[in-house]
Amino acid sequence: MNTREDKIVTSENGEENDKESPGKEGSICGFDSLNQLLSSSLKPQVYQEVTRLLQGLNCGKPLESVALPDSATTLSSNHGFDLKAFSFHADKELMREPRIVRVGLIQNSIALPTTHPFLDQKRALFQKLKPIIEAAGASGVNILCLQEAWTMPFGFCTREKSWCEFAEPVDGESTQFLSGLAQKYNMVIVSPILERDVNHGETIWNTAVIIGNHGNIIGNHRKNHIPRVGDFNESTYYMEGNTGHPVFETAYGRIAVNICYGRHHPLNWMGFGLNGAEIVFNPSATVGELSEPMWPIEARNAAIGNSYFVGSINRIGTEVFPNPFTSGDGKPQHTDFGHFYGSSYFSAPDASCTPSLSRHRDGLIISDMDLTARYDMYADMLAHYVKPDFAPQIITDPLLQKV
Ligand SMILES: NC(=O)NCCC(=O)O
Repeated sequence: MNTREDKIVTSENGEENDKESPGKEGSICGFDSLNQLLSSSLKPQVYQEVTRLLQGLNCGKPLESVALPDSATTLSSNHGFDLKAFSFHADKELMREPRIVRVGLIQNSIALPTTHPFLDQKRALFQKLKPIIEAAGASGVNILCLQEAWTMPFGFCTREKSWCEFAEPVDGESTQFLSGLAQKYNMVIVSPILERDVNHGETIWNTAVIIGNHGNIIGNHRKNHIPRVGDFNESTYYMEGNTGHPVFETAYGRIAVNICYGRHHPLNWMGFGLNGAEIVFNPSATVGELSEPMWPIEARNAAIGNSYFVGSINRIGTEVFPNPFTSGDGKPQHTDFGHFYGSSYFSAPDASCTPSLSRHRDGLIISDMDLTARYDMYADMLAHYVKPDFAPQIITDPLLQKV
């Protein structure tokens, strides 16, 4: 029988590749991303028009790239991860100074095959992430977000109990690891983990821990919407979160976390907006077959509709599990989830967005953004809507004849 190790080789940078097509697992027609496919395939003028339509314009111009310090680019070439940086501009206001914040998102594959001892897998992820986080620090990133359940493979497709071993208390090993880096780089870090609530019967949650720039824990948010679709059998492990739509006031701005599946729910996005979020992160784990056509739309729509910035992150790679599983959907048993397609990117309220990171390579994407004010009229509207005496606000044409 073929084992996972027979099929997968690990390259120098820890990325796992199929022996049959080294380096290209998860590419799109041999290109790293849709953006790269288009830029390589179209004449420059045509490409410019296509990106104007696909990515929008920021203050009437294509989004600008930002140069990063050598210390960051050296880390990226030595450790084999992509590094991209952009700047969203805003029209200058006469009465207020700009509030420019530098934000980073990290996408990555797992570091060791899922068959390795769990502690080794977790520690290898710490080692893999360290230089990427250091590159963010060296680039002056103020707020950094990691991917959903970043300390582990996304084993929730299997419905096996063993993956719960990766769960940690909010102040556990991963928070301690990141807390040192947050302090060192004066950087807020959003760390989505599998949480073990030790005070409540060791209940498991899908949680984002918000670590302040002094290494302190500001708070945590538990995933609001849990998928029950295809192989996403997450409710075997944890249920809908009980933390609402918290917004965390940090040294650099007000942030919130809409974990993965919550991105399909417009009111969920709105909840974070009504509480005053200026940046909402969407750390995710999703596969091409299920969601790729929606990926470039939902976060961008949320940014436009709620007047905040969105940072979308998806993990990369195909994670193969030791025991075949089924998901009650009639499909034959299998051992993997499909391909996690990365493609992390930022969206801005003015409808512009960055190009995405690769579909198959580890990466750090950075963007500068100017945080702007928001409005609160929908809070009143929603409060009114849920009252029993609510009557819809419909103004009828008096000339309409109703029988
Ligand atoms: N992790 C997670 O919630 N995945 C659900 C799949 C999707 O939302 O595309």
